[in-house]
Amino acid sequence: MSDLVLKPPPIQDSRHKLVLASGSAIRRTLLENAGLTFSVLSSSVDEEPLKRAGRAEGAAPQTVALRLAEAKALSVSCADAFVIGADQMLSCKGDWYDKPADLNAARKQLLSLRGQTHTLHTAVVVCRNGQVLWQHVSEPNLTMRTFSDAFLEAYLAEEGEECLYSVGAYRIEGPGLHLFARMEGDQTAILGLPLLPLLEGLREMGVLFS
Ligand SMILES: Nc1nc2c(ncn2[C@@H]2O[C@H](COP(=O)(O)OP(=O)(O)OP(=O)(O)O)[C@@H](O)[C@H]2O)c(=O)[nH]1
Repeated sequence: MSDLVLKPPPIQDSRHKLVLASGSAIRRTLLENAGLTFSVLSSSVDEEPLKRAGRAEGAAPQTVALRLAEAKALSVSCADAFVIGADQMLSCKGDWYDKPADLNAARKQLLSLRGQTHTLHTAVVVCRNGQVLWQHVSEPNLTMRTFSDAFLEAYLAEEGEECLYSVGAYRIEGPGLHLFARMEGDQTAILGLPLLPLLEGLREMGVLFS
């Protein structure tokens, strides 16, 4: 009599469709590595007007990040699906930073962050049928070394255009780690998707089993 091999229970309720409304490769990787089944539908939200409006009204960066994450999730139409939207803002001494346009902008940005502590305001929102069901913001603080100009040039030569896809002009899972003296906070939040809070939220919504 062959031993009956019982299929292990799933971690995700397959009756619910899960969508990631993001073009971010690392966000997709984080969900894949967590073993989730989902589809990717990039949002077409123009972030600039929302950022400008938030700045003009004196909103906090975390508030703007939440608005952007919500706008991205709501911009994707997929009936009954649980849609994840995320956004990350970087602030340092009251200044806000965006993904650098080119390597010169990356150099300038890193020189202004050198030796300073900056905050990544990382928001994630889950929407369904046009309603916000859940939201969260993580705000890790990262302190850069007072690296030399020569180091910075070596870093930019090594990292190249890869650093242009990240709000801080670095990838902590790559050469960007060498920029830092200290990091406080959840590593997945630094990467762009606060995973433990999101998984808990998906369990609360019944998308994942507890
Ligand atoms: N690989 C990597 N990406 C990072 C890191 N820190 C921040 N990022 C990325 O920086 C980007 C921040 O820009 P956002 O506007 O939030 O997102 P996006 O890349 O434009 O993608 P969308 O969700 O489609 O808007 C995200 O893709 C983050 O994943 C890091 O250390 N490593």
